[in-house]
Amino acid sequence: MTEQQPVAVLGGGSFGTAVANLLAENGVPVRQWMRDPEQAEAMRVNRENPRYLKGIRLHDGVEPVNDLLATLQACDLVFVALPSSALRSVLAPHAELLRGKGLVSLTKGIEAQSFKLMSQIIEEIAPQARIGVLSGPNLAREIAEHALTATVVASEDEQLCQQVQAVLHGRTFRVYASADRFGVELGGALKNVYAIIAGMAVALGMGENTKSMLITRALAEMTRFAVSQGANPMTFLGLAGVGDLIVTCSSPKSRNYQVGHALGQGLSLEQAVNRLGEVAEGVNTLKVLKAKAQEVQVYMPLVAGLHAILFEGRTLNQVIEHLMRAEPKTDVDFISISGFN
Ligand SMILES: NC(=O)c1ccc[n+]([C@@H]2O[C@H](COP(=O)([O-])OP(=O)(O)OC[C@H]3O[C@@H](n4cnc5c(N)ncnc54)[C@H](O)[C@@H]3O)[C@@H](O)[C@H]2O)c1
Ligand SMILES: O=P(O)(O)OC[C@H](O)CO
Repeated sequence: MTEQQPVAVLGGGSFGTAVANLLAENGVPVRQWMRDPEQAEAMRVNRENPRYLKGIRLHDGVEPVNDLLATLQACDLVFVALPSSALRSVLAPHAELLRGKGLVSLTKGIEAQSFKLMSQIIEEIAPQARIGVLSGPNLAREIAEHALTATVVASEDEQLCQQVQAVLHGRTFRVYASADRFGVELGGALKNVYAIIAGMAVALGMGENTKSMLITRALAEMTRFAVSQGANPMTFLGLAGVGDLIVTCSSPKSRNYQVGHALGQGLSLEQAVNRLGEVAEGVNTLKVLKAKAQEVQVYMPLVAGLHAILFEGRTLNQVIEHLMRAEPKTDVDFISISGFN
């Protein structure tokens, strides 16, 4: 019998570890690459990732490694679970080696200078690679604890979608396919900003009406922006759009929500981010999204309001007053676009 080829997961954080375990539970040998040799050695010996996923046993089929070159040489399918700030610098030196490989980004962020999504960066680095993204309502800890979960793999490459479904689909993890890579990836990046606002609202004791208004208006706002960038609005009605928005805006397990909650308790942004000690992509996304919305003239009052509080010295009360008293609008944008208002 021939030995099964290993699959790579890049990233030693909570999501990389949760996905590595899922793959291994399906009988797939996994090389989980992380930059810190000490972390890799400790995980190899102790079978746990105590900093990022405490209390979850690392499956025997996961081999924590720290040699990236050897990992990429050994694996044709690679899941990338790095912070958005690190993805380019980790992959770029190995561009030649990525030719023809299946590269699936799990990272939900936007590059600051270029406004590129992670799969667009991968495409720039390795145009000959087969590229996809995985996104949806996917809190790492819940996946690791086998809560019933669904996600979306999106790629123009149907075979890649099927390959990802084959290795990840399981008893507790259901993988839907989509051809809209851009929409799926954009949804995952944008929702992080609204999770910060939702966490803040909860810390401030706001009611259920407020939370519902926030989530619904966030969906309208992110869809409006996505359409301006050429995305399909229907994708935002799926798991990677409204699905991910709901979980991230409702769960104290979300790191973006936690940052917002800490801000609502009166911590500064720096204090909130330091206390978290993990990646909260929404903070950087907020900055680049505010600038982009201004550049392309898309109305994003929630993004502008949070930006005003965090970076322009406005008080929360000033922003709330401004948002609530703003010019009345129609409910669903696409109704007015069709001329029914
Ligand atoms: N955790 C989740 O629930 C979840 C779910 C879906 C998607 N994601 C996305 O996955 C991505 C990774 O998040 P995470 O939750 O695993 O983060 P995390 O905070 O748990 O861990 C980040 C990991 O990246 C490593 N890292 C940081 N800089 C690096 C660099 N320059 N080179 C190599 N490694 C580096 C850290 O050492 C750490 O191991 C994010 O974009 C996040 O939005 C996370
Ligand atoms: O913990 P967060 O806020 O990065 O969110 C995790 C996932 O993106 C939820 O789907």
